[in-house]
Parts: sequence; structure tokens; C-alpha cells
Amino acid sequence: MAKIVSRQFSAQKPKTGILMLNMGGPETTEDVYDFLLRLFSDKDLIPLPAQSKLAPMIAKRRTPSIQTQYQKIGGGSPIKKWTELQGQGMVEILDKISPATAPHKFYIGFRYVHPLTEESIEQMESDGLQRAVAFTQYPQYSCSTTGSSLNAIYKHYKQRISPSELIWSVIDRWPTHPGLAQAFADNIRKEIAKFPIEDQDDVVILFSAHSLPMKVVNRGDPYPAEVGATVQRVMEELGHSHPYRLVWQSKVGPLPWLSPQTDEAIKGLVNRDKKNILLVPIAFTSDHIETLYELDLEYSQHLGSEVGVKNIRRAESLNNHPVFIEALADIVKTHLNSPKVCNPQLLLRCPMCVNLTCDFSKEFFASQQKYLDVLIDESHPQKQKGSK
Ligand SMILES: C=CC1=C(C)c2cc3[nH]c(cc4nc(cc5[nH]c(cc1n2)c(C)c5CCC(=O)O)C(CCC(=O)O)=C4C)c(C)c3C=C
Ligand code: FES
Ligand SMILES: [Fe+2]
Repeated sequence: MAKIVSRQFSAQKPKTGILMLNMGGPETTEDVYDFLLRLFSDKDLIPLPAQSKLAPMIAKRRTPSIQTQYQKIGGGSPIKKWTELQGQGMVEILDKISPATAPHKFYIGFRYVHPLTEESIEQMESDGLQRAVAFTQYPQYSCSTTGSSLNAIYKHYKQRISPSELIWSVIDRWPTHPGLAQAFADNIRKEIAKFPIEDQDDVVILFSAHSLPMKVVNRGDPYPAEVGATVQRVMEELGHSHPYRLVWQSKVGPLPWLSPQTDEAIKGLVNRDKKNILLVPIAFTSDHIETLYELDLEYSQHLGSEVGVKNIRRAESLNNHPVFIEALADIVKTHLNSPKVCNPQLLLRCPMCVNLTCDFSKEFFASQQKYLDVLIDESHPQKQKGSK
């Protein structure tokens, strides 16, 4: 369908909307069931037989234990608070460094809690933006995370009756952005400095990322390689000051997942007399249950003393690190300056993908290119006249 690209923008009205995509987490223990229900209903994350019947059963069964975990970290997930701070900081910088696309407004699009991606899209439509950027907050691309959020945008438009006025483009991954690596390196240096001085040279850096089922890895999911790329950039930034490993946490269910598991790696290192360990959550940018519960309580406190570590600490999550916020703004500015709706990498399906939604969703984003071309031509009238 044709879109009207020429519109007047007043100083107050946002011109560019940035939809910050993430999974989200329950704000209170009362929200846990709904969070789990949406998560287990997501066919792009966990395809289950008879999903609409099984999802409520599994969600119900898991709710009490997940509620206990959230209770132990203060009653809920802080992800919305951090995303709001990150978004606010990012648009303030963008208004300064990218005046041509200002005013910028950020929106939060969570997959499993409010504000849901679909709700924020409708808000963006009614705000009458000139263009909309889907900006994943997962630095590394997995079809189970960013892919699922992008599929949700496609599915929303597929069932939407009124015509859309938005021109969508996508920032789908940024695993090696220099600001991301610098912010991680800064938090690592600060945390190593908190080890007893005589132990600081002995520290092993254990980068820990959420694991993936081997079925997903073997389908050709890009996430493991991209997490590895982030680790390499961070280690370069640190001048390879310490030895390190990349390990995987939060396996769910009985099937094989990518390993070594973080808890087993801690045990294995201690058994090999490496007893000063720094844990670094590398695939999520703000605090969440895996950092605050799994890494801090389960591994650092309980497992650590059980297996006899000397010192075990965790690097702070990026949260509102100023270098990280600058990086978010820089990623968006570079994207807005580019004539492309997305990275060519987004348009390639996994070699073993059997999910047709991936195909349709990639087509949907690729189809936005013709509208973006018109918008770019309209914003550079001299270029249009001057050249052939
Ligand atoms: C980059 C991070 C993540 C990837 C990749 C990922 C893949 C993935 N996850 C599941 C299953 C579950 N994940 C659950 C929670 C959860 N997952 C991530 C991140 C990634 N998941 C986070 C940060 C969280 C916790 C949210 C929080 O508030 O901290 C859960 C629910 C919890 C539970 O029931 O144990 C499930 C289930 C799969 C199957 C998968 C890849 C296919
Ligand atoms: S599962 Fe990766 S593109 Fe479909
Ligand atoms: Fe997960």
C-alpha cells in the first residue's frame, strides 16, 4: 500500500520513533504468570505441540518457583526502569547529534509484558511519526529473541485493518560496537579492582550468556558466534589483561543446550585451582533475574562457598553506564544516516529454518525500502534535481 511520506513536523511533535525491543520481565510477582504464559505461547521461542493448551499448563506449573526468584531480588524485574533511563538518555543525545531527524521519541516494545510491542506500535501510529526504527536491545542476534520481536511486528501488521503511515527500518544487532565493548571493559576493570590486591592478577574472566537449545544452534542461529564476537572485542579493549572463557547459563528442560554451563565451569575452574572468578553477563544489557538471582545469589553466594572459591564477583550490568547510552545514540544515528532499511544479514534465513513466519517477516521489512527511498529523496531535493 502507498504511504504518504510528506508531512509537516512541529517542534514538539516527534518525527522519529525508536522502538526499543526486548523480552521484558514481570514488574511484580503478580505479573509472573502472564509473563510466562506469553513466553511459553511464543512459537518463535519455544515451538510446542498443542501450544495453546500446553502453554498455560507449563506457565502455571513454573509460576511459584519463578515468583520465589523474583521475591528474592526485590519483588520484580527492573528491566522497564532501566530501559526507560536508557531510552531517555539516548533520545536526548540524538536530538543534539542528529538534528535532521529530531525530535526523537523512544518507545518500549516488550515481548512478554506491558508495554507490549503491539501496544507501542499503535502508539507510534497515532503519534504520526515520519519514520519508525525497530531497535533490538539484544546486542547479539538470535531468532529466538530479536527474531521473535521482529516477527511480532510483522504479525501485528498482517492482522491490522487500517493502513499504516509508518516507514519501518531495523537495527537488528550490534555485537561489536566499540562503545558496547568499552562500557563492558570499564565495568570489568572496576570490578577487578575490588578483588584483594594480591589476587587481582589471578582473576579468570567468565563471560556468561543465556544458553540456547542445541536444536536452535544446529539450525544455524547466529547468536553463539555473535556473543563470541562481543567477547573478543571486550578482551581487545582490555588488552587481554586476564585469561577468560565464554560459558552459558539458564538451560531450561531436559534437552541438550549449548555448554559448558556457567555453574559447572565455576566448579571446574575451582577444581583446577583457579579460585578468583569474575562473572560478566555479556548478552543482556540491564539487570534481570539471571544476573541478580542466578549469578549473584545461586552462583556467587551459594555455589561459590560450596565449592570453595576464594573470591567471586560479578561485573555490573551496563544499565545506565554513560558510555553505553552514548553507544545506543551512535548506533541509531549511524542507522538513520544509512539509506538501507536493514543489515543484509537480517534478510538471510537460518540454513535449517522451518519457520515460515521468518520468511514473511523478512519480506515485510525488505518491502519498506521503497518507502524509505522516497523519504530520502524528499529530504534531499537538491540531490534529486542535480543528479540524473
Ligand atoms: C539473549 C538472551 C536470551 C536468549 C538467547 C534466550 C533464549 C531462550 N530462552 C528460552 C527459554 C526461557 N527463557 C526464560 C527467561 C529468560 N530468558 C532470557 C534471555 C534469553 N533467552 C532472560 C533474560 C530471561 C529472564 C527474564 C528476567 O526477568 O530475568 C524462561 C522463563 C524462566 C523459566 O521458566 O525458567 C524460559 C522458559 C529458550 C527456549 C530460548 C531459546 C530458544
Ligand atoms: S529460525 Fe532463524 S531465520 Fe527462521
Ligand atoms: Fe530465555
